[in-house]
Amino acid sequence: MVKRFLNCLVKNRWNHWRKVLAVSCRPIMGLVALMNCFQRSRIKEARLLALGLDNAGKTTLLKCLSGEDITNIVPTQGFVLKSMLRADFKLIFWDISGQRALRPYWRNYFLRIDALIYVVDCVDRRRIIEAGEELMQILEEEKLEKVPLLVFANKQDSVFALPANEVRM
Ligand SMILES: Nc1nc2c(ncn2[C@@H]2O[C@H](COP(=O)(O)OP(=O)(O)OP(=O)(O)O)[C@@H](O)[C@H]2O)c(=O)[nH]1
Ligand SMILES: [Mg+2]
Repeated sequence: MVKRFLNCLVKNRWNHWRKVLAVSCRPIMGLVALMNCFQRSRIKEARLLALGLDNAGKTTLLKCLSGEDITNIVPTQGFVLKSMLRADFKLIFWDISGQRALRPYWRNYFLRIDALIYVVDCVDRRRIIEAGEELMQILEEEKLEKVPLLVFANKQDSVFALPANEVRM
């Protein structure tokens, strides 16, 4: 599934068929592969937006990717901008708070985004529907029409997690 996501991203076929893909707990491999694809397509910078409900694991995921300590993660207040440089390639991540009161501001970040990563907390089954509803709402935004989407089924390390292949819209 990650391969299909990457292929679509590189070939820019999102006009014709837009797929929502759920992936399991291998963020680093998936995103490094994504970065490699950008590199092959000679794009030198990519802006990625991380969204999802509060406590979904967005900040943890991004900290993992940048090799930071994840022992003391606190809820994001507003947003955090993180950039990672690999060789001559720059990845810019927007990590936005998922708190309910701040979700109406998500749309302020939709402009000039190259990919959207929607993180789902698969342990919090009570809020899976809410997570899906929020995603449906943002997908209606015109600015995101051609933006590739990766739905990341997080917390698969927990025995209580909803399996990634059961995460559906
Ligand atoms: N078991 C498990 N816990 C995780 C995982 N990813 C994140 N967490 C935990 O989930 C909690 C919330 O993580 P955050 O990264 O702060 O979540 P967030 O989506 O950034 O939340 P907001 O900033 O409030 O929107 C933390 O206690 C993390 O340690 C994971 O893959 N597995
Ligand atoms: Mg956060």
